[in-house]
Amino acid sequence: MSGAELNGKPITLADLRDGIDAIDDHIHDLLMQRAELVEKVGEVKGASAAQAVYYRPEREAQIHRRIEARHHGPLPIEAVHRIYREIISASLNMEKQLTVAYLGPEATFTHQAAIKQFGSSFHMYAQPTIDAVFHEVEVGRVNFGVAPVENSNEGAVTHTLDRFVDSPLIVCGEILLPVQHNLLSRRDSLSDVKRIYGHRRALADCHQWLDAHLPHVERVESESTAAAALKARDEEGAAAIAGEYAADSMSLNLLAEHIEDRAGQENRFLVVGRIPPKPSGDDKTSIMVSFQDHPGFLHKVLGLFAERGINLTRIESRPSQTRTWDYLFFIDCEGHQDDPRVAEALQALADLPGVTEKILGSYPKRAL
Ligand SMILES: O=C(O)C(=O)C[C@]1(C(=O)O)C=C[C@@H](O)C=C1
Repeated sequence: MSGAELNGKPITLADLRDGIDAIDDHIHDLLMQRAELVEKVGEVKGASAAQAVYYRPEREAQIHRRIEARHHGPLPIEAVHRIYREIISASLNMEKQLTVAYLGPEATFTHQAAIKQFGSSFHMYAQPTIDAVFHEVEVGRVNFGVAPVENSNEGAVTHTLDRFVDSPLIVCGEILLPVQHNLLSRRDSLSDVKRIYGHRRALADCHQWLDAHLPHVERVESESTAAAALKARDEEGAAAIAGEYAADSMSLNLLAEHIEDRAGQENRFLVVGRIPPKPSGDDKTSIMVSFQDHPGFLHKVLGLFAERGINLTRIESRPSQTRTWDYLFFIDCEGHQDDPRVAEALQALADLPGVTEKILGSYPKRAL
């Protein structure tokens, strides 16, 4: 068997590990040098403003994009993003301890999304409802909130949009998470599974796989992914459909990965807060618009963006609950509200007779 060689001599495991030790020393020194610079950034921020802004999502997005653009080598870019996410999270924690409320319970996809956005150095608090997530931020008990907004397993999308109608909070970030369903259990064989728990949507997303692999096993709906995972942890012979994160946090075995019938689906979450992010160079703006219906009006609204070459990434209509918001549309467009073209379109929209416009926020497009 031929192994690795250097200058014609075989390299031993000990040689390779010596090389890794030397690199680890180097990485460690560089991490400390970076941390010293971040400490100084914290001091500059603290000295320069009465209300210092420590969390800078636009800067974080730029760091991730810059690293992705120069990326090469064997480690996958997703792994590199995760490492940088943790470096930045720990760095920010040296400047200021910040807090996040998310739609719980623990180990839901929303929890996973919050960790993807903020890393593990933030203090995170699970909330029972989307309303509670907003409320915690509104009363100032936490700095940020994370709630699902699109295609979520927790089925609460419209609550998040509706909650913006009367809230002073803004959108300051978006998080995308690939939908990945796994079968988790305390046991380690499919043949031991006597009952499968899952959220209604998760059971539906995986029904072909379940029909093919476990056709005779009872399926039981759970209130949330996390509730299903708890059943798998506590009930003999139970398995749950849940994310990887639930497997880690509840010490369950991954009996099968990627059991979803349709690949490539993503859940989208919003970060809500009070401090507007600055332009990052690749941003989105979310707005809420209401108007009294008359023929061709929506066409006119959309035309204001089209005329200026602004791409709309999403438009969602909601039945309004009050007279002011007769017909309610949630629109996401590309660009930051400080970009002249976007600013002009938003102004033209606000100037249309009978229109009420609320800018929900501009924020970096997902960077990881
Ligand atoms: O550049 C800043 O403003 C920093 O505080 C530094 C840093 C980083 O670690 O690079 C940390 C937190 C911010 O959210 C963005 C970036």
